[in-house]
Amino acid sequence: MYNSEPIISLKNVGVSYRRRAGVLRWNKYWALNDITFDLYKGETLGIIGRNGAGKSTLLQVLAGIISPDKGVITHNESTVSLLSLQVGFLPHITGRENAILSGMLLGINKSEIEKAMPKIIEFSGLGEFIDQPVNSYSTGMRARLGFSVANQMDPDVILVDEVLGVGDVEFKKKSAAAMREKISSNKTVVIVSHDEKTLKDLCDRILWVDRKGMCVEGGIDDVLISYNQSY
Ligand SMILES: Nc1ncnc2c1ncn2[C@@H]1O[C@H](COP(=O)(O)OP(=O)(O)OP(=O)(O)O)[C@@H](O)[C@H]1O
Repeated sequence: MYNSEPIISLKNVGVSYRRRAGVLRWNKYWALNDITFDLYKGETLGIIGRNGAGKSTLLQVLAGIISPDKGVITHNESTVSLLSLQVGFLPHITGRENAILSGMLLGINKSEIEKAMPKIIEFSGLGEFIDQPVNSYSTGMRARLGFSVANQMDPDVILVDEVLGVGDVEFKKKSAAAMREKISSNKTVVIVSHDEKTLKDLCDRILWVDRKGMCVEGGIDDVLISYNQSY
């Protein structure tokens, strides 16, 4: 797998946010610092890190939602489509409209998405909530919609942000089964999770993102041992 060209490469990527430091004073806060790694076609990469380590920020960089403030991200295939789950939805429009928008951002035309809509609604279990604005959804409902769109739209790279940990038991089972199917069909998947079992079950390797800007990449067992020892 790693003999092939990376599908996405990050080199010394950093992202900063503006933070209030007093009256009319702002600081730069580096949420990600010096992240370097390659994502290869067909692999399943797990991302771990403590709360606030920058995992969601990293997914947003991979999704193209935010641009790095330093370093370089290269998408080596022009056809790469990324769909992140809990990020990217517009809160004031409905689930249905967001599903259409997400699909269109992936380059799929509106009528095709509308054709897939019954399956999206069925998989998500949202029922009539699909026509309510997303800002009325719980985190779990948003994740279910995101997962269902990703599942139908079939982007080349799927970003999964803790979605396997949300929802009821039935949805967890359904989404885990769908993920396994994608992984075995050679999709490129990036999973953020705090759950070691999920990572061990699904991933080929793990990237540990640390608040200090450290970023360790390697085999699942090795990285998880170092991660646990760091506590
Ligand atoms: N829009 C923003 N403005 C300012 N600071 C932000 C913003 N988004 C995130 N941050 C800060 O950047 C840091 C990284 O946040 P991020 O959400 O990427 O971490 P995370 O690893 O996904 O956390 P968690 O595991 O808690 O979900 C945090 O300290 C957070 O407070």
